[in-house]
Amino acid sequence: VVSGSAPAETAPELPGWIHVNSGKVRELYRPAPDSPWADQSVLLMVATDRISAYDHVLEPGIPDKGIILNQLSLWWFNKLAEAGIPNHVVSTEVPEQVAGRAIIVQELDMVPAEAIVRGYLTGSGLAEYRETGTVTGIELPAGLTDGSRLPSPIFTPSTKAEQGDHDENISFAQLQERLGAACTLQASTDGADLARRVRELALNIYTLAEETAREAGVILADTKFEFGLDADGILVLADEVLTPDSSRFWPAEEWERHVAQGKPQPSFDKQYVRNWLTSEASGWDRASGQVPPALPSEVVAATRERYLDAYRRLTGSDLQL
Ligand SMILES: CCOC(=O)Cn1cc(-c2ncnc(N)c2C#N)cn1
Repeated sequence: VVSGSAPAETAPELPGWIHVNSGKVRELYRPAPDSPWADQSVLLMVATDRISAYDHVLEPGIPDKGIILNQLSLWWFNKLAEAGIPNHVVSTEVPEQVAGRAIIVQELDMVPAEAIVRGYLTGSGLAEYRETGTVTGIELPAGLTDGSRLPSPIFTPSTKAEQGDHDENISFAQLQERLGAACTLQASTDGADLARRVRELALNIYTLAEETAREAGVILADTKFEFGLDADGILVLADEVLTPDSSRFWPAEEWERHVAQGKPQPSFDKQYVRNWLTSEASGWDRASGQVPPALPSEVVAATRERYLDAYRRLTGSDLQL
């Protein structure tokens, strides 16, 4: 079983699949030569139960986190497909060791950048705004604070940093240059035009998702998309979408009060973890660079419940786990 505590270097062996890459909380595989998928351009993406906070992968994992987030991502892929947004999902018929937490996806020519859309100001966007009054070169009105809703959503791309490094926010012009120079993308693709297509698609998807979330009483503050080009040069939505790992979700009912009080917004899913890690009880000194202590079972249980709660509120349905 894919547990949360399996360190990345011991990704589970899966019959018919060969491990190719470990992310903080996900694993990627390609088909084995003897697999029925061998002659197809597909990959298997697995969502583990690992949880990351303050740039550390924490122990233990959160039971079923990977299943809940994978099912939420699939729900969004289907909803967006109904709105005409193509995605990379090929099949959910995956090895039983990763049932519910993995998808088989079409192998794409990945756009080498994170397509980030922000409807609210916080995190690295707020830090940049406080320095320069802009975010990735986009002018914003004066007087905004942590959690402020932006006049309209903004596209603020970043680089895809190597393991352990931080993604770096880049301007739209820099993105156009990077995509123009990206040798991995199809020669026929004009980088400046591709950047415009990525921005338009990312903003459209965010707007759809933000409205859906808000109807469920959840604020989608910002989110990170990844896109790839298929063999016909179509821009396809890839990676995971609109999960608490790729997005900031806030409970709508508390947002106004926290902004008014100048308080940071509570994370829908990681607030219990953050509160405990930064409390005396954990004995952890974040500034020390030490590895954080293991989470107590009640924090693990409460966090699992928050993931289930997010799934129920956003999709309006329950998950049978
Ligand atoms: C181990 C965790 O890292 C990743 O999964 C990121 N990643 C995605 C790809 C990818 N590559 C080709 N086609 C795709 N459809 C995808 C997707 N999604 C590669 N790395």
